[in-house]
Amino acid sequence: MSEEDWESEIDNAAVCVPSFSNLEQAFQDNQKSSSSNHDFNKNFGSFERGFENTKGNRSDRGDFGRGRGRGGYGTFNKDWDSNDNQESGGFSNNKNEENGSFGDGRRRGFQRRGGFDDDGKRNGFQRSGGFNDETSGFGKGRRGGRGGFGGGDRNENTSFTSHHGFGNADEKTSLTNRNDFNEETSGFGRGRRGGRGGSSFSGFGSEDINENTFASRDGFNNESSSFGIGRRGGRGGSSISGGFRGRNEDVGVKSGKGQDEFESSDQGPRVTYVPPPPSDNEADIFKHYETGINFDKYDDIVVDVSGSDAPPAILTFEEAKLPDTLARNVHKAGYEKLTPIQKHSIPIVMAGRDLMACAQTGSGKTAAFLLPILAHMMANGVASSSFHPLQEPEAIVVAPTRELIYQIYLDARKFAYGTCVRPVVIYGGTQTGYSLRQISQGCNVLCATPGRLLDVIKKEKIGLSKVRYLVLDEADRMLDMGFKEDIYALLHSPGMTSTENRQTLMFSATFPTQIQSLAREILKPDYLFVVVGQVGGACSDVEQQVVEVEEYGKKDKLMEILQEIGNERTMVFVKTKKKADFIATFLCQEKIPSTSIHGDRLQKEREIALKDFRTGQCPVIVATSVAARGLDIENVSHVINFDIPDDIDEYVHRIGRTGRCGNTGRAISFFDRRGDDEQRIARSLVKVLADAHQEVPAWLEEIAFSAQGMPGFNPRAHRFASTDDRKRGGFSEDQRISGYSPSVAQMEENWE
Ligand SMILES: Nc1ncnc2c1ncn2[C@@H]1O[C@H](COP(=O)(O)OP(=O)(O)OP(=O)(O)O)[C@@H](O)[C@H]1O
Repeated sequence: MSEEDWESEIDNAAVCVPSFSNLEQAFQDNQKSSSSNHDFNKNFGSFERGFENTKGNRSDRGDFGRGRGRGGYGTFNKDWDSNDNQESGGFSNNKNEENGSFGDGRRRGFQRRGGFDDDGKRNGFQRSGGFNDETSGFGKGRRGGRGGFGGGDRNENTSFTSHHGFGNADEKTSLTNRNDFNEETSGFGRGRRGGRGGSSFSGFGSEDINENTFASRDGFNNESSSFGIGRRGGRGGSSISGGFRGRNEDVGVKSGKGQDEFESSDQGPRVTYVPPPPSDNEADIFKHYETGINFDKYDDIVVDVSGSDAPPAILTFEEAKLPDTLARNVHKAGYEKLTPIQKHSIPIVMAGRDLMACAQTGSGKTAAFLLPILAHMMANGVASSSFHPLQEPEAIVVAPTRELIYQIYLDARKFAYGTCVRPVVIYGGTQTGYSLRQISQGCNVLCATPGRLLDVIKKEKIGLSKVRYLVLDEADRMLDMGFKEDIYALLHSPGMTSTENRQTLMFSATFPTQIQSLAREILKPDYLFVVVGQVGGACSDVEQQVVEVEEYGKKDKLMEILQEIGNERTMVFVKTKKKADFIATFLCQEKIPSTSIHGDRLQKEREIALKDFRTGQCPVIVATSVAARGLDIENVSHVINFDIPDDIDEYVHRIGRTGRCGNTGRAISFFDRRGDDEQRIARSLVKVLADAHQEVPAWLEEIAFSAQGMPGFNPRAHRFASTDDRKRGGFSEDQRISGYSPSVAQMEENWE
C-alpha cells in the first residue's frame, strides 16, 4: 500500500470498528448524571464522526485499523463500555486473542503484558511493559504494523485508570504521569515509532469522564496522530477525547524552541483543523457587552505623551472624523465615548506617526489602533482586494496567541463591516490550506500569529511591499524571547516595507524597560509614547486580594472560594499545562463544571473550551499563561491565581481578564511563602497593590522586604517606568544591572 492509501484505509476503517452504542449510552447516562461532563459528550460527538457507521459485532474482531490481521486498533468489547475495565480487565482478552487487536498479549494485545487484562485493576496499563511490548500495542507497533497502543517501560507507574482513562475514576492512579506514556515509546499509536495508529482513548468509561478527559490525549499523541492518520504519527490512531484527528493534525507545540502558539508547516504533523466560520449575522457581529460603572473614571487617569510634536488628543468620536460607515459601525458596536488611549492614539496614528502605547488592561487598545488604520485606509481609497493567490495587505496585525488574534480579527471585521476592506485571520493549529484559501480571497488587513504569518510569507502567498501599518499587540510579549526572532524575521522578510515607509504601532498594558529599548529599534526615531496611568500598572477596577495558602491547601481554598462565588465566571490560572488539566478535572469531580485551556490542547479543543466558558456552560476555566493576555470575555467576575506567576507583568495581564471596560472585578492570588515564584514576585506585587490602592497584607510586606536577599532578586531594579524610557537616556536601571529574563510561566508554556 502506498503512503497515500493510508488515508483511505483509515476512512474505511471507520466502517469496521465495533459498536459503541453501549458506550454511547454510558456517556449519555453520564451526561445526565453530571453537569460537568458535557464536553466529553461533545467530544464524543466528534469521536462518533471518526467512527461512524460502526457495526456492532465487528467489535469482536477489533481492527480499528481495518484488518490485515495486524491487530489494527483493537476492540471495544462489552467490558469496555460497561466501565469495567479495571475490575475485569477491560478489554478482556477472549474475543481479541485470535484477532490481534486488544488481545493476544505479548505481541499484539493488551493482556499478558499488563494493560487491560485480568490484572487490570492492579496494573492498569502499567508495569509490565505498559500495554504491550515494544512491538505490539493495540495492534502492533512500528515493526508490527499498525496500532501501537504504546507500551514500553516508561509506562511504569503510569496507569491509565483515572477519570482520564478507561475505567472508573481512581484518583490514586490518575493520569498525572500521562506524558510518560509516550516518551520514546510508542504509546497508543505514537506515530512514528508507534507504528500506525493507536488511540488515546482519553476519557472513556466512567462517570468521571468529562471535558477534561482530553487531558491525557496529548501525552499519547505527541508527535503522532493517534487514531488519526498522521504523517509522522504513523497511520491511524484515535484521539477519542478530541474526536477524530485527521491526518497530520496539529499537536500544538513546535518541538524544541518556540511558541506553542503556532506551528510551522515544516515541522511536526500537518494540521487539518478548519475552524467554523464566524457568524455573518449582523446582530452577532455587533454583539457587545456594556461598559461598567467606572467607565467614566477612565478620564481621571493621568496620560503622558512623550516625543516631539504630538498631535492633540481628540475628545469625541466626531472629532476623529471617521468615514461614515466606520462611524456607523463604531456606534453599532456600542462605543459612545472614547477611552483615554483612544483619545490619544487615534490622532497620532492618523497623523502618520509611529506609536508605542501603554494603557491598562481592558481599556480599549484594540480599537485604538484598528479605528485609525481603517479610517486611514478608507480615506486613502483602499482598493477592494479580489481573488489572487498572492495578496498584499496594507495592514498586518500580529499577536502572541491564537485566541487573541482571532478576537482582534472579529473587531476588525466588525469595524470594517459594509466596507470594501477585507480583514483575514490566520493562526496556528488550523489547516494551512484553509489559511491560504482565506488569504487568496482578498486581504487588506491580515491578523496573524507570528509563525503562521512567516509560513504564508515563505510560501509567497503574502507580499509585504504594500504594508503601511504593522501592529504588534502585546508588544512586550512579541519582542520577548520566543517571539523576538520571528518578529525580526518578519521585519527582514523580502519586500517588507522599510521602517520609514510604514507605520509601526505597539500596544500593551505592560512594557518592561528592557523591551522598550528593543522596540525602539523598529520604530522611527520620532515615535510617540503614550502612557495611560502607569506602565505595567494593574487595572484600577480590579479588587486585588492576596491570600496566604500553602501548596497542599490550595485545592481546598479554591473549592471554598468557588462555592462562595457560585455560578459567576471565573478564570483560574495555574503554572503548568498538566496542572490545568488536573485542577479542571478535580473541579469537575467536585461538580463544578470546568474546562481548561493551555498550549497542549488541540486548537479545536481550545476553541470549544473558550466557547463553553464564554457561554457560561463552564463557568470556570483553568488556564495557563496562554490565556493571560488580551482575552476579552464578558462577565468574568473573578480571576484566581492558584499559582502566583513569577513575573509581575504576567500578574497584571492575568488579573486584567476581569474588571474590563469600566466594569469591576476581583482577583484572588494564592501565595505560598515558601515558593520560589512568590519570593521572586513579592516585592513587585507589593508595589502593584500599593499603586492600585489595594490593601497590602503586613505579612506580604515582610516577605517582600526579606526577599531582597533572594537569589535573582535585584533590589535596585524597578520594572515600572512611569513614563517613556527615553527620558532616562534609553537605559533602565534594571537593564544596566541585570539582564532581563522571561518568566518561568512563559517558558513552561512556550518551551515545554
Ligand atoms: N470606547 C469604547 N466604548 C465602549 N466599549 C469599548 C470602547 N473601547 C473598547 N471597548 C470595549 O472594551 C473591551 C476591552 O477592549 P480591548 O479588548 O480593546 O481592551 P485592551 O485594552 O486591548 O485590553 P488588554 O490589555 O487586556 O488586551 C472590549 O469589549 C471593547 O469592545
